[in-house]
Amino acid sequence: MKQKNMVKQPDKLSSYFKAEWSILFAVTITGVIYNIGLLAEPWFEGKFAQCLFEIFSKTKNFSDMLKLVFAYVAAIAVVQLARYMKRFYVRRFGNHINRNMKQILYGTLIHHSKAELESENIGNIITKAISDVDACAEGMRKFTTEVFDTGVALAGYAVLLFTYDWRLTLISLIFPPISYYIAEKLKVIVQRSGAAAQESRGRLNAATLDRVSNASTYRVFGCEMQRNNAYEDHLTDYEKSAVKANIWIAAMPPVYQIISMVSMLFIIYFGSRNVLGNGWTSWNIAAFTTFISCFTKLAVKSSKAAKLFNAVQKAEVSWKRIKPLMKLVPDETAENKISPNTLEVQNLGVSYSENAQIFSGLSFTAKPGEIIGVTGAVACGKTTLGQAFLCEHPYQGSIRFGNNEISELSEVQRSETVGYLGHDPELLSDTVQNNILLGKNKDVQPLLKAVCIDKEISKMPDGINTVIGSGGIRLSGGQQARIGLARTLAHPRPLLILDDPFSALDKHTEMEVFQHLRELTKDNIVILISHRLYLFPQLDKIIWMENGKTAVGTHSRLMDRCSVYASLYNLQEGGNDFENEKIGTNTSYSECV
Ligand SMILES: Nc1ncnc2c1ncn2[C@@H]1O[C@H](COP(=O)(O)OP(=O)(O)OP(=O)(O)O)[C@@H](O)[C@H]1O
Repeated sequence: MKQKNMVKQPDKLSSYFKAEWSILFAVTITGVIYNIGLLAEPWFEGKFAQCLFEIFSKTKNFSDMLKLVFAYVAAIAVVQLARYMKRFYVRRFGNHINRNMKQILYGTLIHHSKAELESENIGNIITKAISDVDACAEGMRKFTTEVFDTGVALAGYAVLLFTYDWRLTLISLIFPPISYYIAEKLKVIVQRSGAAAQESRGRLNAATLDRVSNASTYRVFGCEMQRNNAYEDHLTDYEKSAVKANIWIAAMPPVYQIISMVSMLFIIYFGSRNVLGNGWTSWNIAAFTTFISCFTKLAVKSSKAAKLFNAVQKAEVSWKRIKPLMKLVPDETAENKISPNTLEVQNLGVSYSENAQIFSGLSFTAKPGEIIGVTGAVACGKTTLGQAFLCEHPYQGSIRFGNNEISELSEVQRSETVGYLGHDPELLSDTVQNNILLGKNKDVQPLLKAVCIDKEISKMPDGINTVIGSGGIRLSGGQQARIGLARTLAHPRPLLILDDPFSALDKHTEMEVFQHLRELTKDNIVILISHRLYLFPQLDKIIWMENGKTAVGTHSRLMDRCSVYASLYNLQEGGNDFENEKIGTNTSYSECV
C-alpha cells in the first residue's frame, strides 16, 4: 500500500490518470510498438498471397515463402511480447486506480456524519459505492486499453489504406463513422438501462443484507414468508433489469459491424478494377489482399470503439454517483491533526421535540487521558448524550473542546476531533484489514492484539485478508464489536465516544481490552457508555443518568451519594447484569446529587 495517495483532486477523473503517469508512459511505449506491429499482419498476408501467386507462376520458389514465414513469425513474436507487456501495465494501472479510489472513498466514509450515511441506508450506500468504484476503475482501464488497441490501431490501419488507394479509402471510410454516430445516439439507452440495473442491484444488496441480518427476527415473528416474497420481487426486478441492460450492450457491436462492412462491397468492386488495370491505381494481388485484410481489421476495430463508448458510459454512470464522495480528507498525520485538549461541557441538554427533553443540565470537564463512564437505566439517554458530540441534533448548553464550540466546527474538523463507535460496527463487505484501516497505511496486528482478536483472525482462512461483512464470513456479535473498536483505535481522535463497545464480550476479555484501551488512549478523552459497571471503579469520572437528570462524580463519590448507582454496582459485582426492575426504583434522584 502506498504511503500517501498521490491523487491531488479526487473529484476529477484526470487526476487519477496524472497520479499514474509513469505506468501510463510504459503503456504508451508498449502500446505504440504493439499497434505499429499490428500493421505487419495485413502487410504479410498480402506478401503471402503474392508469393503464392509467383510460386504458381514459377517466378519464385518455396524457399522464398519459407523466408517470408520466418520473418512473419519473428514480427508476430515482437508484437505479442509488446502486447503482453502493455496488458501487464494496463492491468497494473487499473489496480492502482481501484486502490486509490477506494482509499479516498473509505477516507470520506469515516469523515461523513452517521446521520448523512444513514439517511441513504448504510448497506445500500456502501455496497453501491464499492461496486461503483470497481465499475469506474474497470471503465478507466478499458478506456486506456482501447485508446491504444482501438484508437492508435485505427489510425495506423487508415494510414496504410491511404498509401494503397486514397480514393477507395475515402469511400470505404464513410461507413465506420456512421456506426459511431449510431453508437452515440444509442448511448442514452445503454446508459439508462445500465443505471436501472445498477439501482436494482443496490436495492437487491440492501434486501439481501436485511434478509441475512434479520433472518431470525423474521422467523420468530412469522414474517418470513412475507420477507421472502419481497426478496423474490427484488431478485426478479434485478434479473429483468440486468438482462435488459446486457441485451443492449451485447446487441450494439454486431449492428455497428454490419454497417461498417457495407464498405467491403465497394472495395471488392473498385479493388478488382485496380488489379485488372482499369481502376484509379494499379495493384498486384499483394496490394489487393493487404487492402481487404487491413480494412476488415479496421471495421472490426471500429465496432470495438463502439464497445469502448459503452464501457466508458457505464463507468460514467458509476462516477457520477461516487463523485460527491470522492473528497480529499485532511491528512491525519499532517498539520490538520487536532491536538489533545480539554473538554468542557456546560449545562448540556438534548430534546428531540418540544415535549421530549431527554436530559438537561449536564456539566463536566475532562482532560486528555481520562475515561469518563456513562451509565443509567435503559432509554435514559446515554446514546443521545454520546451522539450530542456528533452534532446530528441541536443541543442546548455548550460543549467546548479547547477554544472551540463543537457545533461550530466544520464537518471535517469535527470528524477530526470526535471519533464515534456506535452499537452497530457497520462492517464493510471487505477484508478484515481494510475494515479496520479503511485505506490507512498502518500495521493492523497491534490493533488486533489490542482488541484481543488477533488469535481468532489468524485462524481464519486468509487471516487479515479474510473477507467479512455481508459478502464474506459471518462474525459473532463480539467479533464485530472488536473489529469496530479496532477501527476506531486505528483512526484515533482526541475525543472518542464508545457506545457500549463491550456489551458482547465476556468479563475477562472486557477487562483485557479495557487495559489496552487505557494504554492506547493516553492522549485522548474517552466517553465510555456502558450498562456494565465492573470497570467503573477504574474510570476517572462517572455520569449517572436517570429521568432526564444527571449526576457526575467519581465512582466512590457516587457509591456514597447515589444509592441507586451503588445498588446497581453491587448487584453486578454479585454476578448479575443490569436489570431495571431490581434496582431501587423508589430511590429518588435527589439522593445522587
Ligand atoms: N432520533 C430520535 N428521535 C426521537 N427520539 C429518540 C431518537 N433517538 C432516541 N430517542 C428517544 O430518546 C430516548 C433515549 O434514547 P437513547 O437511545 O439515548 O437511550 P439509551 O440510554 O442509550 O438506551 P439503551 O440503554 O437502550 O442503549 C428514548 O426514549 C428514545 O426513544
